Amino acid sequence: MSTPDAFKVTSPVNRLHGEMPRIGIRPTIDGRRRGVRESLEVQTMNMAKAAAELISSNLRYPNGMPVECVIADQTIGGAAEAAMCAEKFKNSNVMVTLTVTPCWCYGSETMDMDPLTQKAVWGFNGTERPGAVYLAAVLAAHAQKGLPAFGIYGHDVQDAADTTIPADVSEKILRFARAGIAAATLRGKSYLSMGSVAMGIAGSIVDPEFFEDYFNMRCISVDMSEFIRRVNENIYDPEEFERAMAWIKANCKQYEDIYNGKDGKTPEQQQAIWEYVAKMVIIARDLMIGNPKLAELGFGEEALGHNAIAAGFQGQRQWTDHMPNGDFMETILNSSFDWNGIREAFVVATENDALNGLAMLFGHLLTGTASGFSDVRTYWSPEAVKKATGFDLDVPGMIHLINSGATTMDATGRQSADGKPAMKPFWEISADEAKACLDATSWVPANLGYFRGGGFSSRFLTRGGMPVTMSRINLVKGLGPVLQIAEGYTYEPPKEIHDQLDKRTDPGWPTTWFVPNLTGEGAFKDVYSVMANWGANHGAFNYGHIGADLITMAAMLRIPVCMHNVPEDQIFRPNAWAAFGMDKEGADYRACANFGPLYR
Ligand SMILES: C[C@H](O)[C@@H](O)[C@@H](O)C(=O)CO
Ligand SMILES: [Mn+2]
Repeated sequence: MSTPDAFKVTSPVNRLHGEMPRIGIRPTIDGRRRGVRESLEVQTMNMAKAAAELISSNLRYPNGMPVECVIADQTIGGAAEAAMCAEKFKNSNVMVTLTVTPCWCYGSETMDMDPLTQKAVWGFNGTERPGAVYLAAVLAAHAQKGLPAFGIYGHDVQDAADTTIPADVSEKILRFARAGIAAATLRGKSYLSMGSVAMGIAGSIVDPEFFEDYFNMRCISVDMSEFIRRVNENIYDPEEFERAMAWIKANCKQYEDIYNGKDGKTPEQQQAIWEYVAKMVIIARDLMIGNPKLAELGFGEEALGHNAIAAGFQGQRQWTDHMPNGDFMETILNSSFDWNGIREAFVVATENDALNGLAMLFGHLLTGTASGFSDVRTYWSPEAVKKATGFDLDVPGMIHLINSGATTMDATGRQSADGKPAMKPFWEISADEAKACLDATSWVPANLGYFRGGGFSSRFLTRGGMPVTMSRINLVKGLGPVLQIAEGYTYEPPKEIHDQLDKRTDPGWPTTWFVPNLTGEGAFKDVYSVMANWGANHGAFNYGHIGADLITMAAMLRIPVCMHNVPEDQIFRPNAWAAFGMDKEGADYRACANFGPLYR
């Protein structure tokens, strides 16, 4: 896989400290010499090489680089060779391990005993050698020792000489690897609160113990007055600021003042606000990941940043009652492009709702794409739509996702994949597509009733027909975190319907109409039930049906999934989960509680 050009521009993960996690491949073997081991060496090592090739040619880190694998120097026949492998992996930042074997090996003597790695075992389904017998034995050892591991075993018997990886096996290896890398990338990084609790929103009461125990992340808090200090003392790159202003002039169309009319800010005030919000973008990014330019300007401490892989901005109300709001800052940072070019999207949660920020971060790390943030505002039944507009809705109801001014511009749906609207990882986005997202967005002077300090909110309507997955984490006292997931699609109602509903809601904010996939049962009985079961005022969304990946990642982090509509045949959790009962969702709760958070 070649290095994407876009990688050359700023990438948050790239500027964070700590090497990217690698996947270690462990070829285990029957240790008996004088025939057995020798006859298996080549086949075993070839399985390892094939798995590494599969992973590196299909998966990328969110910074665009191919996921790297490290293979043990030699096959592992017992404890000494397992230790040699562990040593190599420790020196290579391996955080995810895949053990592969076509044969019988000695379970607890060869297994990965590191309590912090994510583990899977692929046992070749042949019959000449007992690979599947080893798989069963070693998975039992993992369960017995409290080290959950994913079991991978092909559905159909392969010939001993067959070196291909069957489709069902490759799907599982890739799901495990994607989720494992995402879960490992969080470790050692920070969540940065810019401000504190917004308007009493519980998701923005950041609980450091939760971040530490479940993710090995550090919570940092910076008062919003830091923005004022950096603006007043010119602690930002002045050249970048000039570039930003020229780009805004060329690309950001200002919309009429629909909220304030003649009582709005004057053109001179609005120009000053544009300059301020441009600086806010630069400063928030510098707070998150630092900026070497600041060191050249004599600001060595500020140049370092806070190693934040995700952040949130309180905004309301102490800031927005007096200062320009954070909508422009959040939209730009959460998009895959700005005046520096096409680049990895940042994760910045509106209203410092860190629990929604985590869902955005999961989605971003799993896909490399930009994550959307929205208020879960209104459920519109077909009957209510008919009453409000006189028109018939041709979907079973829809949920109005709308944010108080900010959502990634990638969610305009102006990028495309196979000729259909899409939100792509930055390395696949063309300059024309970035421009189309900007052209589909206009900037509305903020409603001064809500935002006395003004600001500019992004206004767009998401194109219909994109598969998306909505998700969110909630914290429940006595239970801990739970994840909710709803796969569905974006919908673009006929103009007559959208215009009327939008007008009576918040026409200056970005709208995504979401229709969940229904199963006819429980929380997915109908669209109303999805909205009624949502655990808080916000939801994150990502392009694609990524529910299965989220479920795998949540199991790795011991976060039970309280609500999902993912088809059962896609659900992939560690094997030990089967020991907690036959109802998959209840078993998930019991297994997560039993094994507990990884870093406590
Ligand atoms: C302007 C309002 O305060 C909004 O910000 C509010 O509806 C929310 O977004 C609550 O999450
Ligand atoms: Mn909100």
